[in-house]
Amino acid sequence: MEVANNSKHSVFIAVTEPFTPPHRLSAWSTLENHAARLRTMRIAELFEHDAARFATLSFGHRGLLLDLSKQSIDAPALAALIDLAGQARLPDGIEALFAGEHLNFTEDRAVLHMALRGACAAPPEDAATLAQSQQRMRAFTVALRSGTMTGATGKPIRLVINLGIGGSDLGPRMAAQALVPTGLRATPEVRFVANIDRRELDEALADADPASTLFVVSSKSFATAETLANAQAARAWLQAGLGAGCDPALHFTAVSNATDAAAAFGIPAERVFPLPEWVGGRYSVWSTIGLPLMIAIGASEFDAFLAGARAMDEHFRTAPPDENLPVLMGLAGLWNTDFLGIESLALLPYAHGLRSFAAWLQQLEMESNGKRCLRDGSGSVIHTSPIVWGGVGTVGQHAFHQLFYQGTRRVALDFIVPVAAADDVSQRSLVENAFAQSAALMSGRDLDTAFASLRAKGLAESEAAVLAPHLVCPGNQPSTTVLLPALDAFSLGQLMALYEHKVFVQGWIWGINSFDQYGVELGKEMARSLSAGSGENHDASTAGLMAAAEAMRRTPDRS
Ligand SMILES: O=P(O)(O)OC[C@H]1O[C@](O)(CO)[C@@H](O)[C@@H]1O
Repeated sequence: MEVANNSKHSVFIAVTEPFTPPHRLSAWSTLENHAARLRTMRIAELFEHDAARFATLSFGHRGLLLDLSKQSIDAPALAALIDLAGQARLPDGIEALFAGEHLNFTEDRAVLHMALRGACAAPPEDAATLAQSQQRMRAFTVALRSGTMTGATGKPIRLVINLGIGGSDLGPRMAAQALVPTGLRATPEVRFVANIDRRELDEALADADPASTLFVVSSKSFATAETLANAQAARAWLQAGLGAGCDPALHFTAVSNATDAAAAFGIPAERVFPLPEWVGGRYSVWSTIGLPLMIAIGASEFDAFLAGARAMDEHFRTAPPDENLPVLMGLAGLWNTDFLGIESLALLPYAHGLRSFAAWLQQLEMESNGKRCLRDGSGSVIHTSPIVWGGVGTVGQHAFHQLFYQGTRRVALDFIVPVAAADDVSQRSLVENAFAQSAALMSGRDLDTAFASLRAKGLAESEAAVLAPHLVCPGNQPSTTVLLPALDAFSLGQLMALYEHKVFVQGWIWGINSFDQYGVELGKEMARSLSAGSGENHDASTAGLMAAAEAMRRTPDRS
């Protein structure tokens, strides 16, 4: 691809430039041969053939370690994947991304969240506004954290509630949970409300004092139904709690680039923090959408968070493919999806602080790559984004890990493991548990071993024969382990940027636009049409459900 500076015609470039779907590239058939060979081999066997596998399939970057040695892959297959990336012109894609080419060609936008972390230039026409809004965000944070910002009654603000959804919630919420020190409440405390279900807002307000509460309405578009409904409910709560004569506007700020819509709601322009159009919602935590995070952790920790991501950006842009962590991670995921037929990716962070990591990644991966239309308008004949889900270790070990052990599916697993300092006993136990799980899920337990363990417990031969098959665990579940030195701002920034770029690598090779979300837009249109009461235009099931719900509202029949 020829890299054009902020081309205004990238739709045409994307459509007319030669594009070959990945399954037509010659590396694809080579990979199919490798897959036929590797599908018959267990991961544990791969270690028998290559004792140095951990050393050759583990990759480091600034203290972070990415271990791919427990994937069903070997060096020749990985080399073929790297060939595939070359044939798909991934290096051109990376260069185009950082150069501000309009890779989001369906919306004619650049994709430059890396500019927010200082890893590349913002478009010159936006640079001054960007610097100004970042500066204002810092000043606002300092005023809030120092207790000098007061509400309408003169009381200092002690509680900040972020009202946002999707990318305007998941990133800041996840990162704040991860980085606000254990046992300490941030000053002011920061809470997050996303759901239009009033219960979430009510919970956040349960012990709140209107006079010392500030709402951040985080909505790039200032048009998202859930966020606006919560903002209106918050305003009503403030009006009732502050009393006559007090201006609720002093208890609101907005992060949005729809300043007119924010002003119409009652938030004046000087209390609105804009963000550039080239920052997509799911990539926006680095922008002013990160305001609640900055308030929770302070500006210098936020800088460390940006620095971690910037370090990963620089690595992604410059490291050769066979040392490049996002490239390798992306290729390993593509291998699982398209060559091993694995449909889901379970995220297993071994840290309570990362309890919302899977939710953040779900949006990042599934909203970015849950698509089928290729750059040339044709439909993908291979699978794209896996189904991403997960939950924290060790909690999941006592619940859904059962399916990994004895279910009928192969599931790809990502263990995210902060190691922490030597004297951190509880973290040591988490680390050991993570390693035990990935090892047991790789090796499994065969029938002979199950039999032997039952005999050793003193069971009669006939009893052991009945029970042993129920103890068999096939193992061979492929996993990636990411080790972080600690769950700190730098490492979290690195980790999130690693996943962002992984998603780019996969989307680029699959040939889809990872940066639009026309699918979710269809759901929004349907919701608008339902709430406008046009049920008669819907399918018979939906019309029936609407009628049943209406009848239930009037007279619930519990007989
Ligand atoms: O910040 P906004 O405009 O309220 O959008 C919130 C979220 O809604 C979406 O547009 C999808 O509905 C996401 O992409 C975005 O992160």
